[in-house]
Amino acid sequence: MTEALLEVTDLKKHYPVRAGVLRRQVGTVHAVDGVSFSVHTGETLGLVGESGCGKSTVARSVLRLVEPTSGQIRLDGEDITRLSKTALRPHRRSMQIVFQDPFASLNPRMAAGDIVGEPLTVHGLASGKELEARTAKLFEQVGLRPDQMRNFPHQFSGGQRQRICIARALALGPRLIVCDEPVSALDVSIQAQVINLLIDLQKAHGFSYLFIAHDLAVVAHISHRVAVMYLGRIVEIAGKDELFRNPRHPYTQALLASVPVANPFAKKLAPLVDGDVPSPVNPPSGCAFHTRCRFAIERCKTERPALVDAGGGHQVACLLNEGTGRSQ
Ligand SMILES: Nc1ncnc2c1ncn2[C@@H]1O[C@H](COP(=O)(O)OP(=O)(O)OP(=O)(O)O)[C@@H](O)[C@H]1O
Repeated sequence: MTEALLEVTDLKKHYPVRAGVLRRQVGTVHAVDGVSFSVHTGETLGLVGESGCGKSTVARSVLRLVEPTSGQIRLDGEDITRLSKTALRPHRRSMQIVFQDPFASLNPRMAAGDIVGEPLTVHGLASGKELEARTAKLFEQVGLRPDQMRNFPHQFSGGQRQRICIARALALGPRLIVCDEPVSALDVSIQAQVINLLIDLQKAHGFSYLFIAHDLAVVAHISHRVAVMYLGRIVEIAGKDELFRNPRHPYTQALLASVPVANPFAKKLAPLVDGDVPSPVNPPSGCAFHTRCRFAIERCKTERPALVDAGGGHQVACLLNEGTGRSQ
């Protein structure tokens, strides 16, 4: 395995919950509550979990768009967790993000070419004819025609708009691209085209993706490894095929069982999850999943399981997997 490009250790992001006219703090949202993972050069790590489990907060923390409460983020070996905005500037070129909604993330009053070329202008890397030529090349790289540079966002389809966002993310030659649900807002028929574009770009340029999605079929298609999040924590990480064939955490098993059609490896399992996701304001003690887990034992209510290697890089945070492995 190659060097880790991104190394996240025990990342926490807690938001205060305020109420009343005095805006007193009445609680804390444990949006991300001790998350550790790495992304290697040229690798795609899929981050999957239900809405509200903290995926976007991880993405934004990694890029320092929100300030982590604690933990460490290392990019290419350098600790960037507490760097000042100025010191962070060179690293910003190495890390880019593609958001879910391609329409919301594009300025409707700017021509597509100006949107894509803007990072080059802001960083003083190109102007005039060179800027135009580089922008045209970026358009071609994402399957758009250079003559579309003068068009405005509303003149593009949803898939094309996401291509504009990807071209903009490519402009500065990043090493890591964080994709936060990049195809969730697109028609299913268009999703595969955008995913395949991302895969082709990775093959050509060798960059790494932290790819966030709630859709397991999408994650399965693009990821080399997959991390499963539940209520602010990672409960399982493994190589894609290993995770889909041999899910060890009861939550992962339930997630896979809920999409048998999209997941060719899924075993037929009875519904394994009870009730709704608890609030991240007062997450359950011990294993956060114990309130919904059919296999929970008394210890799960009090002991927080660590993410431990179950063999071959397959990590799982489940007391029932200690030692022998399987939870059923
Ligand atoms: N700025 C904020 N202030 C307070 N709470 C927040 C803030 N941002 C996110 N949260 C809360 O943190 C938790 C995690 O949110 P986050 O958006 O990271 O989850 P997610 O898994 O990306 O969900 P989704 O797929 O719906 O975007 C949620 O309970 C959310 O309400």
